[in-house]
Amino acid sequence: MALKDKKQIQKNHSFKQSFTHACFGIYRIFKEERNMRIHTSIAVLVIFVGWLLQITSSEWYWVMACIGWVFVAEVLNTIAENIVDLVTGKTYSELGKHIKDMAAGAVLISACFAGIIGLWIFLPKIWLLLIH
Ligand SMILES: Nc1ncnc2c1ncn2[C@@H]1O[C@H](COP(=O)(O)OP(=O)(O)OP(=O)(O)O)[C@@H](O)[C@H]1O
Repeated sequence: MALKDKKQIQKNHSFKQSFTHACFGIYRIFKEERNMRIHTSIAVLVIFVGWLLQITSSEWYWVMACIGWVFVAEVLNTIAENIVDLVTGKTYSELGKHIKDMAAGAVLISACFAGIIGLWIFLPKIWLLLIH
């Protein structure tokens, strides 16, 4: 069983093992990154509101794409943070700070664009509900 091979450093030898390690990576991100849990809560809320407002299939496409790219940006941010911690040994490094700040900036940019697209889709529908 892949997760029991705690000291494995050789390549995965089956799809199941690759999949298990990938799932473990996702689990660690959820466990360690508060922001990932916040993104997930927002994603669940957005999906619920999308279902309530019966958005169209092309709007679902944009909503799911936005959710996906914010998640991927957060995963890449976490990878950058871990690499900086690994390389610096958690000691202060000006370059390490720049890398972490830039990675966090990438998440912020993706979240802002996702927010704009979300408002674009949902605001007119909410507005219509409010005025009727
Ligand atoms: N080794 C370091 N050297 C210099 N600055 C650092 C270092 N580690 C962290 N920092 C600074 O502290 C901030 C927070 O770092 P941390 O690793 O806690 O990220 P985080 O709180 O998990 O970030 P995020 O909220 O983006 O997930 C970084 O954005 C950076 O400015």
